[in-house]
Amino acid sequence: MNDLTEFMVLDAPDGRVATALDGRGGTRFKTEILPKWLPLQRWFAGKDKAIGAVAMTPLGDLAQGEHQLVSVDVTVGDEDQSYLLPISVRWGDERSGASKPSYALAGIRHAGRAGTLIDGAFDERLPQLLLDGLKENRRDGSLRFEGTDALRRIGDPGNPRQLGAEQSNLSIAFGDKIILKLYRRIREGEQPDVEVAKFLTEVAGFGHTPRFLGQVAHGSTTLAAAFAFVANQGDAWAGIVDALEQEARASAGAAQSTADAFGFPLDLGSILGQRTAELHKALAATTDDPAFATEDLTPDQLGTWAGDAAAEAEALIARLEQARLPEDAAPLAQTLLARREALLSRLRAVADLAPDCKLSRIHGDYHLGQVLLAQNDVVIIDFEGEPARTLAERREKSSPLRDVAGMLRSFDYAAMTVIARHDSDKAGLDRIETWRQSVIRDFLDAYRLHSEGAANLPSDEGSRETLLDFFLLHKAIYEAGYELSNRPAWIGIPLKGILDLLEGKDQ
Ligand SMILES: Nc1ncnc2c1ncn2[C@@H]1O[C@H](COP(=O)(O)OP(=O)(O)O)[C@@H](O)[C@H]1O
Ligand SMILES: O=P(O)(O)O[C@H]1O[C@H](CO)[C@@H](O[C@H]2O[C@H](CO)[C@@H](O)[C@H](O)[C@H]2O)[C@H](O)[C@H]1O
Repeated sequence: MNDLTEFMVLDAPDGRVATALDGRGGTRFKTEILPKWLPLQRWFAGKDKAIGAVAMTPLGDLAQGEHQLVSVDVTVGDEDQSYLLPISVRWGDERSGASKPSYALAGIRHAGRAGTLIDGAFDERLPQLLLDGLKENRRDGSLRFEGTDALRRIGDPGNPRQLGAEQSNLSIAFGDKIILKLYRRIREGEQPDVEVAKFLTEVAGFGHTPRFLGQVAHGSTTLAAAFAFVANQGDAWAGIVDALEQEARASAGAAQSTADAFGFPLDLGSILGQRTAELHKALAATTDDPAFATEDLTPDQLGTWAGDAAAEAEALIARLEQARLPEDAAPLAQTLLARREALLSRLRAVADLAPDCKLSRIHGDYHLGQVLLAQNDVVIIDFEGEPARTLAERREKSSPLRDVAGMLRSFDYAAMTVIARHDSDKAGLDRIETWRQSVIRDFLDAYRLHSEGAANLPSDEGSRETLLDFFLLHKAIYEAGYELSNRPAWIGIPLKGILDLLEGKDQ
């Protein structure tokens, strides 16, 4: 795609993106450009599978056709996936030397002018257009802009800037006031990120998540949403990995690991445990809204959880049997394949439990990257749920212990990532392991204390532990599938996690 010779130039009879992508030009764009461009994108979930047919559904035009929002509908393996692709035109040639920027999709020609069609994520005008639409509650063709009064009260929030590229979605900050999030993977139906943020901030009064400010929708599909910006020192994943690396370096060469206490953010276990418990209590708040009203945990539900987790484990095993894995991960996969039956029977055992508790909405994809460090506190973001699941699955009531499991797995990921990056000596490794154990202990102690009496958690300790154990295994299985599809180099972390859990190593 960086080769100048492949730079296709499309004719646009009236200068609009939509007409450049009509007819023969659009066919070539779909068949020759997108199949090569999509797998290069961080957010494309299917890098391990063959791309079949690619279609484009126009969602709406903005600014007299200078931008078009398109749904790219692609068959990936045996699955149909849709992605939001804003396409913008920039008049003037973007090419320099023998290459072009990775966001340049094709050339465009109109009335003697040359321009470039780019991934609108990199266009500096598009965010402002979307924000203006929200403020004015505009309707633009089939695009619906729904802004809240809180958004309109903000006035001029400042200039837009794109936040880090290593994300599933596209997030744009306006000054220190607003975050606009464009959902890359789009699915028809209520977007849990919007629904949960609204419930928490407008109904349950949970103060540790950003306020919902509005959404851009097409039919029942949310394309983008706005939230209050939270001043932060970065997400907890980045903060912890950096701090752990410093710990590993400082311990290197020491005769033994130091017993010093950990400073912020490494000591965040207690505050994160507390905020997580408060979040779960807020999600169990009494309400008439059927999307949030709690439900009983029934034996049938336990059977469904056990069956689903076992089916996912079998699917993972089948993929591992076929996959070419990195050198460090291949022996782990072999061990796991040999322990297949132990894994399946551990998962199926959850069907025999009889905990007395309710189910509620949960975060659904809870990990350190979903937590912003704000002063010495934390703010919880991103209620989209696990990206590989359908919206209906993500909106199901479940057990908050799934979130607890997600966070514990994340502590393990952080420790393993630092160990893998550094040739830590014994003292360094001990220090990281000390951190892993202490953060888990602090998190669980604070969670227990602050979730006292929560209707959506089992009251007896034994059921809590067995359920948590099950969710830890299920999460690690999900992660292994996620890594195979998105970051095969990381697969060793969840594989080791599954094996450790089977061995009974605490997490
Ligand atoms: N309300 C917010 N205030 C400040 N920064 C935010 C906010 N929401 C998200 N961010 C920034 O955007 C990043 C990605 O947000 P997130 O909702 O997790 O998107 P994704 O689903 O792409 O991971 C976060 O790690 C954070 O840096
Ligand atoms: O943040 P997303 O909603 O896109 O979540 C997906 O991607 C995450 C990785 O970016 C993935 O999280 C896994 O890796 C994290 C480290 O990068 C680690 O902290 C998490 O514990 C681990 O699950 C997440 O599973 C996936 O749904």
